Amino acid sequence: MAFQRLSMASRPLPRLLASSPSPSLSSYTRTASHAQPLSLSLAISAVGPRDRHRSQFQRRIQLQRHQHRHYPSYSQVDPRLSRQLIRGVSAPIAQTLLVARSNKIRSPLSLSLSHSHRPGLFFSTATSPHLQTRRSTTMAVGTVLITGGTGYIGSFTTLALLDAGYDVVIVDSLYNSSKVAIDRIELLAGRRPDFYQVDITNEKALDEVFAKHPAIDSVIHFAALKAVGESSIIPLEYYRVNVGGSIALLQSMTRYNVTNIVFSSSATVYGDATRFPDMIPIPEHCPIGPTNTYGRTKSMIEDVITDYVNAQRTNLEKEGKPFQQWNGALLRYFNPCGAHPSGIMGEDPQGVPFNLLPLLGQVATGQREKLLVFGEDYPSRDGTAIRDYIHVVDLARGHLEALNYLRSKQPGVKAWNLGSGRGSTVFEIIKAFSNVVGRDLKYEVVARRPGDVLDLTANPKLANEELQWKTELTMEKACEDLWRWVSNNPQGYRQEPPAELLAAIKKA
Ligand SMILES: O=c1ccn([C@@H]2O[C@H](COP(=O)(O)OP(=O)(O)O[C@H]3O[C@H](CO)[C@@H](O)[C@H](O)[C@H]3O)[C@@H](O)[C@H]2O)c(=O)[nH]1
Repeated sequence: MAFQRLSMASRPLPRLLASSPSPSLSSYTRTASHAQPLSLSLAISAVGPRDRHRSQFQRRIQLQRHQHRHYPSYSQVDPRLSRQLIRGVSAPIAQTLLVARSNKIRSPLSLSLSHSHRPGLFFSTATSPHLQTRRSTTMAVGTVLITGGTGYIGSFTTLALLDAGYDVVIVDSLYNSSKVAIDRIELLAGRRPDFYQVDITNEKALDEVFAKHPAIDSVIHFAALKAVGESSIIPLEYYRVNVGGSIALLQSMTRYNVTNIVFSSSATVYGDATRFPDMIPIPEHCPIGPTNTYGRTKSMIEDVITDYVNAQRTNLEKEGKPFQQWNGALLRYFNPCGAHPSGIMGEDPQGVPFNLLPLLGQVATGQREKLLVFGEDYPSRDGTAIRDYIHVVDLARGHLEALNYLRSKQPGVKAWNLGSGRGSTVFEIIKAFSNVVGRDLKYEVVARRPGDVLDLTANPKLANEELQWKTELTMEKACEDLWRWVSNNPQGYRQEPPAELLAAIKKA
Protein backbone atom coordinates (compact mmCIF):
# COMPACT_ATOMS: atom_id res chain seq x y z
CA MET A 1 0.00 0.00 0.00
CA ALA A 2 1.43 3.34 -1.00
CA PHE A 3 1.02 6.28 1.31
CA GLN A 4 1.29 9.88 0.41
CA ARG A 5 1.28 12.54 3.02
CA LEU A 6 0.03 15.96 2.10
CA SER A 7 -1.51 19.06 3.46
CA MET A 8 -3.92 21.55 1.99
CA ALA A 9 -2.55 25.01 1.67
CA SER A 10 -5.51 27.10 0.95
CA ARG A 11 -9.02 27.38 -0.44
CA PRO A 12 -12.07 27.42 1.67
CA LEU A 13 -12.55 23.83 2.53
CA PRO A 14 -15.88 24.35 4.29
CA ARG A 15 -17.33 25.36 0.96
CA LEU A 16 -16.04 22.18 -0.57
CA LEU A 17 -17.54 20.18 2.20
CA ALA A 18 -20.80 22.03 1.99
CA SER A 19 -21.04 21.07 -1.66
CA SER A 20 -20.25 17.48 -0.92
CA PRO A 21 -23.20 15.14 -0.87
CA SER A 22 -21.64 13.21 1.98
CA PRO A 23 -23.48 13.30 5.29
CA SER A 24 -20.40 11.90 6.97
CA LEU A 25 -18.33 14.89 5.87
CA SER A 26 -20.79 17.33 7.30
CA SER A 27 -20.35 15.74 10.70
CA TYR A 28 -16.68 16.54 10.88
CA THR A 29 -16.93 19.16 13.58
CA ARG A 30 -18.59 16.77 15.97
CA THR A 31 -15.95 14.18 15.32
CA ALA A 32 -13.09 16.62 15.54
CA SER A 33 -14.07 17.88 18.94
CA HIS A 34 -13.24 14.59 20.65
CA ALA A 35 -10.89 12.99 18.24
CA GLN A 36 -7.37 12.00 19.17
CA PRO A 37 -4.77 12.80 18.08
CA LEU A 38 -5.11 16.02 16.14
CA SER A 39 -1.93 15.81 14.18
CA LEU A 40 -2.68 13.89 11.11
CA SER A 41 -1.65 13.15 7.66
CA LEU A 42 -3.56 12.02 4.69
CA ALA A 43 -2.78 8.69 3.28
CA ILE A 44 -3.99 7.72 -0.11
CA SER A 45 -4.07 4.39 -1.72
CA ALA A 46 -5.73 3.33 -4.88
CA VAL A 47 -6.56 0.12 -6.60
CA GLY A 48 -8.09 -0.89 -9.87
CA PRO A 49 -8.95 1.52 -12.67
CA ARG A 50 -8.17 4.58 -10.57
CA ASP A 51 -4.51 3.63 -10.27
CA ARG A 52 -3.42 5.75 -13.20
CA HIS A 53 -5.36 8.67 -11.83
CA ARG A 54 -3.82 8.18 -8.44
CA SER A 55 -0.29 8.13 -9.72
CA GLN A 56 -0.92 11.34 -11.66
CA PHE A 57 -2.09 12.94 -8.46
CA GLN A 58 0.92 11.66 -6.61
CA ARG A 59 3.34 12.91 -9.23
CA ARG A 60 1.79 16.37 -9.06
CA ILE A 61 1.84 16.33 -5.29
CA GLN A 62 5.47 15.27 -5.27
CA LEU A 63 6.29 18.04 -7.72
CA GLN A 64 4.65 20.56 -5.47
CA ARG A 65 6.43 19.17 -2.45
CA HIS A 66 9.65 19.62 -4.35
CA GLN A 67 8.73 23.21 -5.16
CA HIS A 68 8.01 23.86 -1.52
CA ARG A 69 11.06 22.28 -0.02
CA HIS A 70 11.14 24.94 2.68
CA TYR A 71 8.37 22.97 4.34
CA PRO A 72 10.37 19.90 5.23
CA SER A 73 7.47 17.57 5.87
CA TYR A 74 4.46 19.12 4.30
CA SER A 75 3.95 20.69 0.98
CA GLN A 76 1.51 23.24 -0.24
CA VAL A 77 -0.76 21.50 -2.64
CA ASP A 78 -2.69 23.13 -5.42
CA PRO A 79 -6.18 23.49 -3.98
CA ARG A 80 -7.73 22.36 -7.23
CA LEU A 81 -5.84 19.13 -6.81
CA SER A 82 -6.99 18.82 -3.24
CA ARG A 83 -10.52 19.50 -4.32
CA GLN A 84 -10.28 16.81 -6.95
CA LEU A 85 -9.08 14.45 -4.31
CA ILE A 86 -12.01 15.23 -2.09
CA ARG A 87 -14.44 14.93 -4.97
CA GLY A 88 -12.68 11.72 -5.88
CA VAL A 89 -13.58 10.10 -2.60
CA SER A 90 -17.07 11.59 -2.58
CA ALA A 91 -19.97 10.57 -0.44
CA PRO A 92 -19.69 7.38 1.51
CA ILE A 93 -15.97 7.22 1.90
CA ALA A 94 -15.00 9.46 4.74
CA GLN A 95 -16.18 8.73 8.20
CA THR A 96 -13.83 10.95 10.05
CA LEU A 97 -12.40 14.27 9.14
CA LEU A 98 -10.00 15.77 11.52
CA VAL A 99 -8.37 19.06 11.20
CA ALA A 100 -5.07 20.07 12.52
CA ARG A 101 -3.27 23.33 12.39
CA SER A 102 0.37 23.91 12.68
CA ASN A 103 1.91 26.90 14.29
CA LYS A 104 5.28 26.14 12.84
CA ILE A 105 4.33 25.28 9.32
CA ARG A 106 2.86 28.01 7.19
CA SER A 107 0.67 25.60 5.35
CA PRO A 108 -1.79 25.48 8.15
CA LEU A 109 -4.29 22.86 7.32
CA SER A 110 -4.02 19.15 7.14
CA LEU A 111 -6.79 16.72 7.09
CA SER A 112 -7.42 13.12 7.42
CA LEU A 113 -10.16 10.99 6.11
CA SER A 114 -10.45 7.41 7.17
CA HIS A 115 -12.08 4.05 6.56
CA SER A 116 -13.13 3.91 3.00
CA HIS A 117 -15.84 1.43 2.14
CA ARG A 118 -15.50 2.01 -1.53
CA PRO A 119 -13.20 0.20 -3.89
CA GLY A 120 -10.79 2.56 -5.54
CA LEU A 121 -9.43 5.34 -3.46
CA PHE A 122 -9.41 4.99 0.24
CA PHE A 123 -7.99 7.07 2.98
CA SER A 124 -6.33 6.16 6.17
CA THR A 125 -5.19 8.23 9.09
CA ALA A 126 -1.70 8.41 10.44
CA THR A 127 -0.27 10.58 13.10
CA SER A 128 2.58 12.92 12.40
CA PRO A 129 5.20 13.96 14.88
CA HIS A 130 6.04 16.93 12.68
CA LEU A 131 2.89 18.89 13.22
CA GLN A 132 2.21 21.00 16.23
CA THR A 133 -1.51 21.07 16.45
CA ARG A 134 -4.29 22.57 18.43
CA ARG A 135 -7.62 21.16 19.31
CA SER A 136 -10.24 22.81 17.22
CA THR A 137 -13.87 22.34 16.45
CA THR A 138 -13.55 24.69 13.53
CA MET A 139 -11.45 24.17 10.48
CA ALA A 140 -9.22 27.06 9.53
CA VAL A 141 -8.11 27.27 5.93
CA GLY A 142 -5.46 29.78 6.95
CA THR A 143 -4.98 32.79 9.17
CA VAL A 144 -5.04 36.29 7.74
CA LEU A 145 -4.22 39.66 9.22
CA ILE A 146 -6.65 42.34 8.02
CA THR A 147 -5.50 45.91 8.56
CA GLY A 148 -8.44 48.33 8.69
CA GLY A 149 -10.73 45.36 9.28
CA THR A 150 -13.45 47.32 11.08
CA GLY A 151 -13.90 49.76 8.17
CA TYR A 152 -16.48 49.46 5.42
CA ILE A 153 -14.76 47.15 2.95
CA GLY A 154 -12.50 45.63 5.63
CA SER A 155 -15.44 44.44 7.72
CA PHE A 156 -17.18 42.81 4.72
CA THR A 157 -13.93 41.15 3.71
CA THR A 158 -13.47 39.85 7.26
CA LEU A 159 -16.95 38.35 7.04
CA ALA A 160 -16.21 36.76 3.65
CA LEU A 161 -12.99 35.21 4.98
CA LEU A 162 -14.61 33.86 8.14
CA ASP A 163 -17.41 32.39 6.04
CA ALA A 164 -14.80 30.74 3.84
CA GLY A 165 -13.13 29.09 6.82
CA TYR A 166 -10.22 31.45 7.44
CA ASP A 167 -9.26 32.71 10.88
CA VAL A 168 -8.96 36.49 10.90
CA VAL A 169 -6.93 38.86 13.04
CA ILE A 170 -7.86 42.53 12.69
CA VAL A 171 -5.68 45.53 13.42
CA ASP A 172 -7.41 48.89 13.22
CA SER A 173 -6.81 52.26 14.85
CA LEU A 174 -10.61 52.90 14.94
CA TYR A 175 -9.79 56.35 13.57
CA ASN A 176 -12.69 56.23 11.12
CA SER A 177 -14.56 53.08 12.12
CA SER A 178 -16.36 51.39 14.97
CA LYS A 179 -15.58 48.30 17.00
CA VAL A 180 -19.30 47.47 16.83
CA ALA A 181 -18.60 46.20 13.31
CA ILE A 182 -16.93 43.20 14.97
CA ASP A 183 -20.12 42.35 16.88
CA ARG A 184 -22.09 42.45 13.64
CA ILE A 185 -19.51 40.26 11.91
CA GLU A 186 -19.84 37.77 14.75
CA LEU A 187 -23.63 37.80 14.51
CA LEU A 188 -23.46 36.98 10.82
CA ALA A 189 -20.47 34.63 10.73
CA GLY A 190 -21.01 32.90 14.06
CA ARG A 191 -17.34 33.51 14.77
CA ARG A 192 -15.41 36.48 16.03
CA PRO A 193 -12.15 37.76 14.56
CA ASP A 194 -9.33 38.66 16.95
CA PHE A 195 -8.97 42.41 17.28
CA TYR A 196 -6.13 44.77 18.22
CA GLN A 197 -6.39 48.53 18.29
CA VAL A 198 -3.18 49.31 16.47
CA ASP A 199 -2.12 52.16 14.23
CA ILE A 200 -0.66 50.93 10.95
CA THR A 201 2.39 53.17 11.36
CA ASN A 202 3.28 51.52 14.69
CA GLU A 203 5.74 48.86 13.58
CA LYS A 204 6.44 47.61 17.10
CA ALA A 205 2.75 47.04 17.78
CA LEU A 206 2.44 45.19 14.46
CA ASP A 207 5.40 43.01 15.49
CA GLU A 208 3.60 42.10 18.70
CA VAL A 209 0.48 41.04 16.79
CA PHE A 210 2.47 38.85 14.39
CA ALA A 211 4.40 37.36 17.32
CA LYS A 212 1.12 36.50 19.05
CA HIS A 213 -0.35 34.90 15.93
CA PRO A 214 2.33 32.79 14.26
CA ALA A 215 -0.27 31.10 12.05
CA ILE A 216 -0.74 34.29 10.02
CA ASP A 217 0.64 33.75 6.52
CA SER A 218 -1.10 36.57 4.62
CA VAL A 219 -2.21 40.15 5.03
CA ILE A 220 -5.08 42.06 3.46
CA HIS A 221 -4.17 45.71 3.79
CA PHE A 222 -6.95 48.31 3.98
CA ALA A 223 -5.77 50.65 6.72
CA ALA A 224 -5.44 54.14 5.21
CA LEU A 225 -6.77 57.65 5.14
CA LYS A 226 -9.26 57.87 2.29
CA ALA A 227 -10.85 61.28 1.86
CA VAL A 228 -9.86 62.62 -1.55
CA GLY A 229 -10.59 66.27 -0.64
CA GLU A 230 -8.80 66.11 2.70
CA SER A 231 -5.74 64.57 1.06
CA SER A 232 -4.99 67.83 -0.74
CA ILE A 233 -5.25 69.78 2.53
CA ILE A 234 -3.02 67.56 4.69
CA PRO A 235 -0.90 65.70 2.11
CA LEU A 236 1.99 64.89 4.47
CA GLU A 237 -0.39 63.06 6.79
CA TYR A 238 -1.68 61.04 3.84
CA TYR A 239 1.85 60.09 2.76
CA ARG A 240 2.88 59.32 6.36
CA VAL A 241 -0.10 57.08 7.14
CA ASN A 242 -0.76 55.48 3.76
CA VAL A 243 2.74 55.08 2.33
CA GLY A 244 4.67 55.07 5.65
CA GLY A 245 2.15 52.67 7.21
CA SER A 246 2.47 50.27 4.27
CA ILE A 247 6.27 50.27 4.57
CA ALA A 248 6.02 49.60 8.32
CA LEU A 249 3.66 46.72 7.57
CA LEU A 250 5.99 45.18 4.96
CA GLN A 251 8.93 45.43 7.34
CA SER A 252 7.03 43.76 10.12
CA MET A 253 5.70 41.07 7.76
CA THR A 254 9.26 40.31 6.66
CA ARG A 255 10.44 39.83 10.25
CA TYR A 256 7.65 37.32 10.83
CA ASN A 257 7.94 35.58 7.47
CA VAL A 258 4.45 36.63 6.35
CA THR A 259 4.76 36.75 2.62
CA ASN A 260 1.41 37.35 0.89
CA ILE A 261 -0.15 40.80 0.72
CA VAL A 262 -3.46 41.75 -0.85
CA PHE A 263 -3.57 45.53 -1.18
CA SER A 264 -6.67 47.69 -1.26
CA SER A 265 -5.83 49.92 -4.20
CA SER A 266 -8.28 51.95 -6.23
CA ALA A 267 -9.43 52.77 -9.73
CA THR A 268 -8.41 56.29 -8.84
CA VAL A 269 -4.82 55.31 -9.76
CA TYR A 270 -5.85 55.49 -13.44
CA GLY A 271 -6.90 59.13 -13.19
CA ASP A 272 -8.66 60.28 -16.33
CA ALA A 273 -8.56 57.24 -18.60
CA THR A 274 -10.41 59.15 -21.33
CA ARG A 275 -7.13 60.96 -22.05
CA PHE A 276 -6.15 57.86 -24.03
CA PRO A 277 -8.08 56.37 -26.95
CA ASP A 278 -9.90 53.06 -26.30
CA MET A 279 -9.26 52.89 -22.58
CA ILE A 280 -12.92 52.82 -21.49
CA PRO A 281 -13.77 50.33 -20.05
CA ILE A 282 -10.43 50.56 -18.27
CA PRO A 283 -8.07 47.59 -18.54
CA GLU A 284 -5.21 47.01 -16.08
CA HIS A 285 -2.65 48.07 -18.71
CA CYS A 286 -4.14 51.58 -18.86
CA PRO A 287 -1.34 53.96 -17.85
CA ILE A 288 -1.43 55.09 -14.24
CA GLY A 289 -1.97 58.81 -13.61
CA PRO A 290 -3.74 59.74 -10.37
CA THR A 291 -5.13 63.25 -10.18
CA ASN A 292 -5.09 63.80 -6.42
CA THR A 293 -2.90 63.15 -3.36
CA TYR A 294 -5.01 60.25 -2.13
CA GLY A 295 -4.70 58.55 -5.53
CA ARG A 296 -0.97 59.17 -5.58
CA THR A 297 -0.54 57.46 -2.19
CA LYS A 298 -2.37 54.39 -3.59
CA SER A 299 -0.23 54.37 -6.71
CA MET A 300 2.97 54.76 -4.64
CA ILE A 301 2.00 51.87 -2.37
CA GLU A 302 1.42 49.73 -5.47
CA ASP A 303 5.00 50.57 -6.51
CA VAL A 304 6.39 49.88 -3.03
CA ILE A 305 4.72 46.46 -2.91
CA THR A 306 5.75 45.61 -6.47
CA ASP A 307 9.39 46.59 -5.93
CA TYR A 308 9.62 44.87 -2.56
CA VAL A 309 7.98 41.57 -3.51
CA ASN A 310 10.06 41.39 -6.71
CA ALA A 311 13.25 42.17 -4.78
CA GLN A 312 12.49 39.53 -2.14
CA ARG A 313 11.90 36.93 -4.84
CA THR A 314 15.03 37.84 -6.78
CA ASN A 315 17.29 38.05 -3.72
CA LEU A 316 16.10 34.77 -2.26
CA GLU A 317 16.40 33.01 -5.61
CA LYS A 318 19.97 34.24 -5.98
CA GLU A 319 20.74 32.75 -2.57
CA GLY A 320 19.27 29.44 -3.71
CA LYS A 321 16.41 29.76 -1.23
CA PRO A 322 12.67 29.32 -1.79
CA PHE A 323 11.27 32.57 -3.10
CA GLN A 324 7.82 31.92 -4.56
CA GLN A 325 6.13 32.44 -1.21
CA TRP A 326 6.41 36.23 -1.77
CA ASN A 327 3.28 37.50 -3.54
CA GLY A 328 1.20 40.63 -3.87
CA ALA A 329 -2.26 41.44 -5.25
CA LEU A 330 -3.07 45.03 -6.18
CA LEU A 331 -6.86 45.28 -6.22
CA ARG A 332 -8.06 48.35 -8.05
CA TYR A 333 -11.65 48.72 -7.16
CA PHE A 334 -14.21 50.95 -8.63
CA ASN A 335 -17.09 52.51 -6.62
CA PRO A 336 -17.98 50.27 -3.66
CA CYS A 337 -21.56 50.61 -2.42
CA GLY A 338 -24.42 48.75 -0.78
CA ALA A 339 -24.75 47.00 2.54
CA HIS A 340 -25.30 43.54 3.95
CA PRO A 341 -28.68 42.12 2.83
CA SER A 342 -29.54 41.40 6.49
CA GLY A 343 -29.69 45.15 7.12
CA ILE A 344 -27.39 45.00 10.16
CA MET A 345 -24.04 45.82 8.57
CA GLY A 346 -23.03 48.64 6.27
CA GLU A 347 -20.98 51.75 5.79
CA ASP A 348 -20.88 53.94 8.87
CA PRO A 349 -18.90 57.03 7.91
CA GLN A 350 -17.81 59.11 10.89
CA GLY A 351 -18.77 62.72 10.23
CA VAL A 352 -20.05 63.93 6.88
CA PRO A 353 -20.09 61.32 4.11
CA PHE A 354 -18.64 62.37 0.77
CA ASN A 355 -19.67 59.54 -1.54
CA LEU A 356 -22.72 59.65 -3.73
CA LEU A 357 -24.79 56.78 -2.33
CA PRO A 358 -24.32 57.48 1.41
CA LEU A 359 -25.25 61.10 0.67
CA LEU A 360 -28.37 59.97 -1.19
CA GLY A 361 -29.15 57.77 1.81
CA GLN A 362 -29.11 60.86 4.01
CA VAL A 363 -31.45 62.68 1.63
CA ALA A 364 -33.82 59.71 1.81
CA THR A 365 -33.79 59.61 5.64
CA GLY A 366 -34.29 63.38 5.86
CA GLN A 367 -30.85 64.06 7.39
CA ARG A 368 -30.01 66.10 4.30
CA GLU A 369 -32.30 68.33 2.29
CA LYS A 370 -31.03 67.51 -1.21
CA LEU A 371 -28.18 66.04 -3.18
CA LEU A 372 -25.83 68.33 -5.04
CA VAL A 373 -25.10 66.89 -8.46
CA PHE A 374 -21.59 67.86 -9.48
CA GLY A 375 -21.93 68.85 -13.12
CA GLU A 376 -24.30 67.92 -15.95
CA ASP A 377 -22.03 69.12 -18.73
CA TYR A 378 -20.00 65.93 -19.13
CA PRO A 379 -20.01 64.31 -22.58
CA SER A 380 -22.06 61.36 -21.26
CA ARG A 381 -25.57 60.12 -22.17
CA ASP A 382 -27.26 62.50 -19.69
CA GLY A 383 -24.46 64.96 -18.95
CA THR A 384 -23.45 63.51 -15.55
CA ALA A 385 -20.29 61.53 -14.76
CA ILE A 386 -20.10 57.77 -15.10
CA ARG A 387 -18.90 55.32 -12.44
CA ASP A 388 -18.84 51.55 -12.06
CA TYR A 389 -20.76 50.84 -8.83
CA ILE A 390 -19.87 47.52 -7.23
CA HIS A 391 -21.74 45.85 -4.38
CA VAL A 392 -19.53 45.59 -1.30
CA VAL A 393 -20.41 41.89 -0.89
CA ASP A 394 -19.04 41.18 -4.39
CA LEU A 395 -16.00 43.29 -3.63
CA ALA A 396 -15.29 41.39 -0.41
CA ARG A 397 -15.49 38.11 -2.33
CA GLY A 398 -12.98 39.53 -4.80
CA HIS A 399 -10.48 39.90 -1.93
CA LEU A 400 -11.06 36.30 -0.91
CA GLU A 401 -10.50 35.06 -4.46
CA ALA A 402 -7.35 37.16 -4.85
CA LEU A 403 -5.99 35.82 -1.57
CA ASN A 404 -6.72 32.24 -2.59
CA TYR A 405 -5.03 32.88 -5.93
CA LEU A 406 -1.88 34.24 -4.28
CA ARG A 407 -1.67 31.36 -1.85
CA SER A 408 -2.25 28.67 -4.44
CA LYS A 409 -0.65 30.06 -7.63
CA GLN A 410 2.17 32.13 -6.14
CA PRO A 411 2.23 34.50 -9.12
CA GLY A 412 4.46 37.27 -7.74
CA VAL A 413 2.75 40.67 -8.04
CA LYS A 414 -0.46 41.06 -10.03
CA ALA A 415 -2.98 43.89 -10.44
CA TRP A 416 -6.68 43.23 -10.95
CA ASN A 417 -9.62 45.54 -11.56
CA LEU A 418 -12.58 44.74 -9.35
CA GLY A 419 -15.59 46.25 -11.07
CA SER A 420 -18.75 45.15 -12.86
CA GLY A 421 -17.99 46.54 -16.31
CA ARG A 422 -21.28 48.49 -16.21
CA GLY A 423 -21.12 52.26 -15.95
CA SER A 424 -23.96 54.31 -14.40
CA THR A 425 -24.40 58.07 -14.48
CA VAL A 426 -25.21 60.15 -11.39
CA PHE A 427 -28.78 60.66 -12.66
CA GLU A 428 -29.19 56.90 -13.16
CA ILE A 429 -28.09 56.31 -9.56
CA ILE A 430 -30.52 58.92 -8.25
CA LYS A 431 -33.30 57.21 -10.21
CA ALA A 432 -32.38 53.70 -9.02
CA PHE A 433 -32.21 54.77 -5.38
CA SER A 434 -35.45 56.78 -5.67
CA ASN A 435 -37.18 53.66 -7.06
CA VAL A 436 -36.10 51.66 -4.02
CA VAL A 437 -37.17 54.38 -1.59
CA GLY A 438 -40.46 54.82 -3.40
CA ARG A 439 -40.33 58.56 -4.00
CA ASP A 440 -38.29 61.09 -5.98
CA LEU A 441 -35.28 62.33 -4.07
CA LYS A 442 -34.47 66.02 -4.26
CA TYR A 443 -31.32 67.18 -6.05
CA GLU A 444 -29.77 70.31 -7.46
CA VAL A 445 -27.21 70.52 -10.23
CA VAL A 446 -24.12 72.55 -9.33
CA ALA A 447 -20.66 72.99 -10.86
CA ARG A 448 -18.30 70.08 -11.44
CA ARG A 449 -16.27 68.92 -8.44
CA PRO A 450 -12.55 69.60 -8.99
CA GLY A 451 -10.61 66.39 -9.65
CA ASP A 452 -13.64 64.42 -10.90
CA VAL A 453 -13.27 62.60 -14.21
CA LEU A 454 -15.85 61.74 -16.84
CA ASP A 455 -15.78 57.96 -16.75
CA LEU A 456 -14.38 55.28 -14.45
CA THR A 457 -15.79 52.01 -15.75
CA ALA A 458 -13.85 48.80 -15.28
CA ASN A 459 -12.85 46.21 -17.77
CA PRO A 460 -12.97 43.30 -15.28
CA LYS A 461 -12.00 40.58 -17.79
CA LEU A 462 -8.72 39.72 -16.12
CA ALA A 463 -10.30 39.14 -12.70
CA ASN A 464 -13.19 37.27 -14.36
CA GLU A 465 -10.77 34.89 -16.04
CA GLU A 466 -7.88 34.55 -13.61
CA LEU A 467 -9.67 34.83 -10.29
CA GLN A 468 -12.86 33.18 -11.55
CA TRP A 469 -14.56 36.18 -9.98
CA LYS A 470 -17.28 38.36 -11.37
CA THR A 471 -19.90 40.58 -9.84
CA GLU A 472 -23.13 38.79 -9.06
CA LEU A 473 -25.08 41.65 -7.49
CA THR A 474 -26.36 44.62 -9.46
CA MET A 475 -26.19 48.32 -8.66
CA GLU A 476 -29.99 48.16 -8.10
CA LYS A 477 -29.48 45.41 -5.49
CA ALA A 478 -26.84 47.59 -3.83
CA CYS A 479 -29.40 50.44 -3.63
CA GLU A 480 -31.95 48.07 -2.11
CA ASP A 481 -29.51 46.78 0.52
CA LEU A 482 -28.23 50.28 1.27
CA TRP A 483 -31.79 51.48 1.86
CA ARG A 484 -32.50 48.55 4.22
CA TRP A 485 -29.34 49.49 6.16
CA VAL A 486 -29.84 53.25 6.40
CA SER A 487 -33.60 53.19 6.94
CA ASN A 488 -33.28 50.68 9.79
CA ASN A 489 -30.08 52.12 11.28
CA PRO A 490 -30.10 55.90 10.81
CA GLN A 491 -27.47 56.12 13.58
CA GLY A 492 -25.29 53.46 11.94
CA TYR A 493 -23.37 51.46 14.54
CA ARG A 494 -24.34 53.91 17.30
CA GLN A 495 -27.66 52.14 17.71
CA GLU A 496 -28.96 48.59 18.09
CA PRO A 497 -30.45 47.18 14.89
CA PRO A 498 -34.23 46.58 14.93
CA ALA A 499 -35.21 43.40 16.77
CA GLU A 500 -36.96 41.92 13.71
CA LEU A 501 -33.75 42.09 11.66
CA LEU A 502 -31.83 40.33 14.45
CA ALA A 503 -34.57 37.72 14.74
CA ALA A 504 -34.42 37.09 10.99
CA ILE A 505 -30.69 36.39 11.23
CA LYS A 506 -31.16 33.93 14.08
CA LYS A 507 -33.83 32.11 12.10
CA ALA A 508 -31.71 31.89 8.96
O1 LIG B 1 -22.54 64.86 -3.52
C1 LIG B 1 -22.13 64.28 -4.54
C2 LIG B 1 -21.15 63.26 -4.49
C3 LIG B 1 -20.76 62.69 -5.69
N1 LIG B 1 -21.28 63.09 -6.87
C4 LIG B 1 -20.82 62.45 -8.11
O2 LIG B 1 -21.02 61.07 -7.99
C5 LIG B 1 -19.98 60.35 -8.64
C6 LIG B 1 -19.34 59.42 -7.63
O3 LIG B 1 -18.69 60.20 -6.64
P1 LIG B 1 -18.15 59.58 -5.27
O4 LIG B 1 -19.17 58.70 -4.66
O5 LIG B 1 -17.60 60.70 -4.44
O6 LIG B 1 -16.99 58.62 -5.77
P2 LIG B 1 -15.70 58.92 -6.64
O7 LIG B 1 -15.34 60.35 -6.66
O8 LIG B 1 -15.91 58.28 -7.97
O9 LIG B 1 -14.59 58.16 -5.84
C7 LIG B 1 -14.85 56.84 -5.30
O10 LIG B 1 -14.47 55.88 -6.22
C8 LIG B 1 -13.09 55.89 -6.56
C9 LIG B 1 -12.83 54.79 -7.54
O11 LIG B 1 -13.64 54.86 -8.66
C10 LIG B 1 -12.26 55.69 -5.28
O12 LIG B 1 -10.92 55.80 -5.59
C11 LIG B 1 -12.62 56.75 -4.25
O13 LIG B 1 -11.89 56.49 -3.06
C12 LIG B 1 -14.08 56.71 -3.99
O14 LIG B 1 -14.47 57.73 -3.09
C13 LIG B 1 -19.01 61.39 -9.18
O15 LIG B 1 -19.30 61.61 -10.52
C14 LIG B 1 -19.33 62.65 -8.37
O16 LIG B 1 -19.10 63.84 -9.08
C15 LIG B 1 -22.24 64.08 -6.93
O17 LIG B 1 -22.71 64.44 -7.99
N2 LIG B 1 -22.64 64.65 -5.76
